[in-house]
Amino acid sequence: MQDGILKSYIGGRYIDNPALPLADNFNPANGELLCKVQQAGAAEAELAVKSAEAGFAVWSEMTGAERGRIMNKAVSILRARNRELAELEVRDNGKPIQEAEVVDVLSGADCIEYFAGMAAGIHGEHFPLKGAFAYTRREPLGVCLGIGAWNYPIQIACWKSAPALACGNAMIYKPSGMTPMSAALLAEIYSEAGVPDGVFNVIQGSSSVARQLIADERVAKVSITGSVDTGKAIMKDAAGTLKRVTMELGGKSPLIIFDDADIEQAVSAAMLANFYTQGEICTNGTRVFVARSIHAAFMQRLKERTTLLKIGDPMHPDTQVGAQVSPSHAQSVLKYIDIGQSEGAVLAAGGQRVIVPGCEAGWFIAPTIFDQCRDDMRIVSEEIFGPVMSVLVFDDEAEVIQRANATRLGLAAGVFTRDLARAHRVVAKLQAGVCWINNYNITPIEMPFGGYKESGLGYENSLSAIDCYTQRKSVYVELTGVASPYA
Ligand SMILES: NC(=O)c1ccc[n+]([C@@H]2O[C@H](COP(=O)([O-])OP(=O)(O)OC[C@H]3O[C@@H](n4cnc5c(N)ncnc54)[C@H](O)[C@@H]3O)[C@@H](O)[C@H]2O)c1
Ligand SMILES: C[N+](C)(C)CC=O
Repeated sequence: MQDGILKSYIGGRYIDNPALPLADNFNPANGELLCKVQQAGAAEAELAVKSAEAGFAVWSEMTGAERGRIMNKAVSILRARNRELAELEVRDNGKPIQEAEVVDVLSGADCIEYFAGMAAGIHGEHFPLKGAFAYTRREPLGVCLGIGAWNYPIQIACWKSAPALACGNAMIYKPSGMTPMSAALLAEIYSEAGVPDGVFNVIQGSSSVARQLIADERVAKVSITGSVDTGKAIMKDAAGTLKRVTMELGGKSPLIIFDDADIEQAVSAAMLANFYTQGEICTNGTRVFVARSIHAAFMQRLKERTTLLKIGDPMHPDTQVGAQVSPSHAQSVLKYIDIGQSEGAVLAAGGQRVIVPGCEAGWFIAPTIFDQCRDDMRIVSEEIFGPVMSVLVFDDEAEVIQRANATRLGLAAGVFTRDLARAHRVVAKLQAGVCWINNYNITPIEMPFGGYKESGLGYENSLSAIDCYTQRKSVYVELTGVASPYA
């Protein structure tokens, strides 16, 4: 960034085009102008594709071990600069520093480290045949496009770029316009680590520049983290060139608490599943189903502990609930809180904007709990993406499974019970890509991450992501000659 203006990072350097329109980027906690961002257009998109093609030609010729060694240098730099990058993320997104310092950058670094270690082991298979054999080569796809959401900006950029680069691809990454800063620093760090120019490019701009890249036949794949509606629009656009797609989309996930659960643990999980990152997490367990016999005890502890949460300046080390990412997003969350009340849900905690001294321009929302919710309420069926929990009561296992699955979404689910047989029986029936037993929102890199139904397509993390960034070439090798039926 120069003179407060953030530009696209293409071919290993920032590309200046003073003719481009500028978008303001604010700190959501206090309204401070962080930078202006040059909104890339057709010329930058073209340059990004050409640079990525050139980067791909060099990177894909390296061995996996060579790529992994370079990626591991980026891991060291990320870890060494954790505090600085975490602070940047807090200013861009509004989340508490006590979260960003232990999750955002470090989980991104963990992901790069995991795939760096895997790069040398990406290979095909051998098939012995009669008088012949066959083998497969696992080849990179080429130029991949990554599109990010604003809630975990650097983590999402790492989750997409790490498997892509380990497999030998080049990437053009478009961060959300709301949180454009950390992806640019990630690009600088990859360059400093020795990733060749053009292998990881960051294009700054709106959905229109992303759409131009999706339409481009030289781009082999698009991986999007965003809302379901955006995923559907991208899938339509990607169909024009039959691009491969990975989609990490929205959720309205159930957290089921059975009558034998440890109530204190279940309350901890319900709070983490709704109030971490001020509720702006795709996997959040926003439909909390509680067994009728423990409902009163659960609600009592939930309310007591929720009122203790510290809402405040995200940069303060004690703050546990930061600012919503933008005024318009906060207003959408507050609208849902109004809808919940008009639908007849009982407001058990929160429900209002909180003015934080020193951060008066920020939009902070008190962690909100609705009790006595019904499945047909909009607050129960629509993704809010803010600190709003809906509590629902259930009577038996079959009923709660049916209600948990009664949605077009299927990103995640949680089950709390001391009965192991019940836990596995219920999880087997839940229509969700990621399930937790006696915990919530834990996403180790070793575990595939992806949604069922309209929550997604394909996987991030784990060995599964390698499949999403490679293609197999089957090679048949004749050893005994052509058996020709022709004269
Ligand atoms: N499943 C996951 O891993 C995951 C993680 C984080 C967020 N999310 C979801 O993301 C949503 C919140 O993030 P958001 O508001 O940034 O989402 P969004 O869908 O509005 O935007 C996501 C990205 O897509 C781009 N975009 C929007 N329309 C586009 C189009 N037609 N073509 C190409 N690009 C387009 C945006 O510029 C942005 O970079 C929530 O629904 C949340 O559940 C999912
Ligand atoms: C944070 N993350 C990407 C694991 C889940 C979605 O917000």
